[in-house]
Amino acid sequence: MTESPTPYVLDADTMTGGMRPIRQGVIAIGSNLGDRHARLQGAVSALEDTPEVQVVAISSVYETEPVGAPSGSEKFLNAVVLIDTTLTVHTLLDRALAIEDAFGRERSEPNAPRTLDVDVIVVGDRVADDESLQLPHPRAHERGFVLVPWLEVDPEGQIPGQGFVADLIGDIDTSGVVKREDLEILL
Ligand SMILES: Nc1ncnc2c1ncn2[C@@H]1O[C@H](COP(=O)(O)OP(=O)(O)OP(=O)(O)O)[C@@H](O)[C@H]1O
Ligand SMILES: Nc1nc2c(c(=O)[nH]1)N=C(CO)CN2
Repeated sequence: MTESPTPYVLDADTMTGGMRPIRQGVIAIGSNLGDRHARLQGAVSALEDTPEVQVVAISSVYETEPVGAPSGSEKFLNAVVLIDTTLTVHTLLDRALAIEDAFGRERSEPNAPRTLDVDVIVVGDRVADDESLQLPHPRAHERGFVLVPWLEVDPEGQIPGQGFVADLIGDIDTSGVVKREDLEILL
């Protein structure tokens, strides 16, 4: 009989000898400004280059109608990335924000056009609600631009407290979420 590896690593942050579990995370990326596809590709490459993050799956690229954005806003390209990570959720958020900054995002008004948006949707069953981080992402369950690409790469996906992605999709209008067969994000 073969022994499967224990999914724990030594906790290098605290040096306590504690162990942090490997958790599966879901990251949503979006862009509606400039070279949208190049920015999504750059975000995935930057995630993969992050120590303690391993990209497990990348969805197709979807072109999506802007949600909650001023009328006349450009369409977004969106995708979802599944990762395995041993990072703490706050360190993962810091990395997501650093990747946004690296691609020149300027924070102006809410829902302003963005070169790159990197949202942490879920990390295993972790729940957070503080000034910097809310987990699960509080609006993910009603966003077709998150749920449609997520279902593609993770048919069993679920949002703690909300339910299965496959069921949540049934409650929303996904007509504004269209797969771009001509585009692909590579690892
Ligand atoms: N799960 C999360 N993922 C990403 N950012 C989060 C999360 N929870 C809280 N935040 C906070 O939200 C801030 C980013 O807000 P931002 O301006 O990107 O919102 P948005 O992307 O326009 O809208 P939305 O939050 O609805 O996607 C970050 O500074 C971060 O601290
Ligand atoms: N289609 C689409 N709409 C949005 C998006 C997005 O990524 N795609 N992101 C938002 C804020 O995070 C607000 N609206």
